[in-house]
Amino acid sequence: MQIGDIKVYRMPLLRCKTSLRARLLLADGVAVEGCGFGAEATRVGEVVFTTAMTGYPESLTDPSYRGQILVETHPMIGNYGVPSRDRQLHGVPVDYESDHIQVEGFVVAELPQPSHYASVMSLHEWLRSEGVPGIYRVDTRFLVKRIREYGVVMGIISVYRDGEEPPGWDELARKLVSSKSYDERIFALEVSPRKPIVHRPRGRVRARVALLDCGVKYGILRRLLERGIEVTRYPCTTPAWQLLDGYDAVVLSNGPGNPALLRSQARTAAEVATSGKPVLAICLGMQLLALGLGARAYKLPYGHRGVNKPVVELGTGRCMVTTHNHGYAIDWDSLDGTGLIPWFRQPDDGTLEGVRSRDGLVVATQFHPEAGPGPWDSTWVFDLFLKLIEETKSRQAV
Ligand SMILES: NC(=O)CC[C@H](N)C(=O)O
Repeated sequence: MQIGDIKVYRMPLLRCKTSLRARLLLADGVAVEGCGFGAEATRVGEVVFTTAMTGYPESLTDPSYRGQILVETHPMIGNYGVPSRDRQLHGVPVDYESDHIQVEGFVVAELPQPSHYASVMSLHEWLRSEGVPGIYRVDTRFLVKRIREYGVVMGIISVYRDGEEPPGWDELARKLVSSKSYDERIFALEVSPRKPIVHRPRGRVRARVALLDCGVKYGILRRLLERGIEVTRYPCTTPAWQLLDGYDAVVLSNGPGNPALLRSQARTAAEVATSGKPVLAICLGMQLLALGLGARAYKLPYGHRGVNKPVVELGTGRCMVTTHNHGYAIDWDSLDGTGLIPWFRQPDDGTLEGVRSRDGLVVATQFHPEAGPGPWDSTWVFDLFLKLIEETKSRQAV
């Protein structure tokens, strides 16, 4: 990686509410100065943006954002503070997608004073307690336009105390150049559990599933548990036979990073998909499934990240507004011979947003039917999954 000529952009009248300052340098040479919040730290990541207007606690804790510096297009972030982890459903936090902030850094235009009855701290305090740097009072519109035009880039963010010597742009550039690019790092193993974790629903258990956890969002657990599905989360390195042993069905989770680096996981996904048991695959899960069955993945220029993305169901023409968080996608033209057929399409850029097997037992979405954050238009995908499990079980009982 080479850094272009560094050009510094500053907002006029930069007055900060915190005693912190921050710098953000992109690999194309764009350098932005702003106010700092969160932790005094320096982190490298792929710079991406989300168009979600709310749901920052969920986005920040979504394991699929591991390795990325997140820019929010919505101009005010932090208004409702940080909710308590004690609000739970079936033992899983409602407003969090994992136990920790996963992003490398956070970029917002304005950081207002929080005001909400359920807030237990400010965004600044939360990021600080988790060692994550943030920058505000920067022109996020400019950054987003740049990413939309030239694609996602690697970047480095650094927060320092006002009055201290700022980290030099050349020093930041050196650190950035010497870091591995996002596409080459395996992040899924960092967010996957070390040993199995069982989540039991309150009330009657209607089904038991094994979940290959490459960085599952709690939202997926919540949607399964509230349908009476017991979930056992397995490390991302678990072989197929173990996922199939004694379970009614398998879930392949979302997760961070380049799917092409997860070859053994793709093989596992293909094995469970041809086992005759129902399979639900979400985002990275769908990519692994398709890759394992012989399809190809490619990188989108600037990804789909937001809670307002339409998808159209092929065949019915039904349109839903859904949550997306993906930087890679599966090539339509590579589905031949995989046994998978297209299921959903994104009408804005034509991306393949879902596939299923010919017999309908394997269902996979590139978008997030669990939302978290986002609209609930597509939570019926979980109802469909439960129906597939119950039909399969009653067929086997005959
Ligand atoms: N949310 C996800 O599972 C993301 C999948 C994959 N890491 C991508 O960016 O495309």
